[in-house]
Amino acid sequence: MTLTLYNTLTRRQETFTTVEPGKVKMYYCGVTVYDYCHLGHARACIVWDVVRRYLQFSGYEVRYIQNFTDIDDKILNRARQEHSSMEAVADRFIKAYFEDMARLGIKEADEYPRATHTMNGIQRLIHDLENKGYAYPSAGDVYYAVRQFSDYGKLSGRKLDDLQAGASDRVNIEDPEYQKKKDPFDFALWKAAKPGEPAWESPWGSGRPGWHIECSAMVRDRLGDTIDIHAGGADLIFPHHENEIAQSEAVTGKPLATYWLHNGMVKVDGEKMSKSLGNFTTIRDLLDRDVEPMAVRLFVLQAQYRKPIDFTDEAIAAATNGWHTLKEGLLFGYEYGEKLGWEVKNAGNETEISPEYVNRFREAVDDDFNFPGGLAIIFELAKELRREGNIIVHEGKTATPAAELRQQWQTLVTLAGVLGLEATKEAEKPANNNLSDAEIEDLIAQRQAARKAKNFAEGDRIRNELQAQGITLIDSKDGTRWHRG
Ligand SMILES: Nc1ncnc2c1ncn2[C@@H]1O[C@H](COP(=O)(O)OP(=O)(O)OP(=O)(O)O)[C@@H](O)[C@H]1O
Ligand SMILES: [Zn+2]
Repeated sequence: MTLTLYNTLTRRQETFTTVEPGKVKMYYCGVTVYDYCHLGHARACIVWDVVRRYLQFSGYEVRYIQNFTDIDDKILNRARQEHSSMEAVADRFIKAYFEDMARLGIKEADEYPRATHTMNGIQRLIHDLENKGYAYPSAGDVYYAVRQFSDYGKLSGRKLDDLQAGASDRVNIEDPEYQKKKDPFDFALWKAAKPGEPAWESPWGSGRPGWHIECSAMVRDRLGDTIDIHAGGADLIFPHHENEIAQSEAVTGKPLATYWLHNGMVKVDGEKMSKSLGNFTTIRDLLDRDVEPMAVRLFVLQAQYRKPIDFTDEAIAAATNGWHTLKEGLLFGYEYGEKLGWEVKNAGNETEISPEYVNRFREAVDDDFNFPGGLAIIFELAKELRREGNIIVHEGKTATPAAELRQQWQTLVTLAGVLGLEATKEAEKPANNNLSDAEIEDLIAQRQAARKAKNFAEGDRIRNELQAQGITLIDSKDGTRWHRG
């Protein structure tokens, strides 16, 4: 079986081969941390999480790096509004990121580099670019000279002359940044410090890095000159990824990545869901409205990963229905296994799974990560098991031999697990809680009072009591949030 992928760089679907046999180096451009993550971020994180899981399932050793952009004007603006610091804002939203993604069942990356922790690597790259004639200082800033890089535009398919012609009536020659550049499409690698803003010392004076150079530096520091997969949302193809290529390849003379993969956007009424546009629904708002995390995963995975998807209440309701069907199949073994005389402890035991279904699943997904195709096979198994469950309930027997059902169930659990779709065993679920929202809030207030009085034992007791009732507490600087389940 051969995995083929659509590569934005070549605009073709290509056979997947890695630089080092059996190993995949993968980098995903993560979030700028100045707000809670929305469903667009959820889509990107779910898609790349599943790509990573699928590559592992296919036998690759995957090293997966995702960055946090923690230097940015938008973070600074938020810090000003809140009379806090860029670092404090970034820390708060990084913490929130981990909480939200854990709820969606996203596996943690191998490393999460941050721009503020990569300052040496960033300065080394700028220095190399300057030495090779690709960068020039100008009034405390340093710019990349796009005209020097003959391949500029190869990822996005844009040509500098066309870009220039298209932008000529929008150029503001009064703009001080414009005046510092040799070419309007040159972009900042380093920006001179402005009063009151965080700044780092550098050979070009005190200042901070531009956004694009961070990723080039982080990829090089953590993964080396050429990686196998560079991933991100389609909104990043131009200019961000184009600029990453220009920076990295000018220095190393080698391809930055063999495959450039881009997820489609989550849209609202035809427009990209985005923090800047303010048309977003956060992951936590949606999950706190009792939408099940696995329904969100299904909402994402039911679409081809490169196509745009519309976020609507109907789409989430449909995904929730789908999840309930799948969940019945995933819980089949726990529900009926004992009756059928199985040993059900080792769900997802790969030695017992059906090669026929696995082959069909791989054949589907190997075609440019066709997750909807893979899901169709998973649903086939789930529906079959649900039907058998009904027969057991109504007739007290099964239509299919118990051993065969057991294999179907193991196969279902395994393949759904590759897509990160997991159902909790009923027996392991916390007791269904009967506490009202007001009672929960009241207990949280009591816990806060106990902690304030330094009675941490009492605080922990209340937390445990809530936990036993299936209530999860999440503490942050803003207080304690909670959710059921
Ligand atoms: N609506 C969306 N659908 C799918 N992916 C998205 C969406 N919005 C952002 N992403 C992806 O999430 C990652 C982090 O993006 P980023 O932090 O720049 O968010 P953003 O909401 O686009 O921010 P801004 O609104 O400030 O442009 C990127 O890989 C980006 O492509
Ligand atoms: Zn990036």
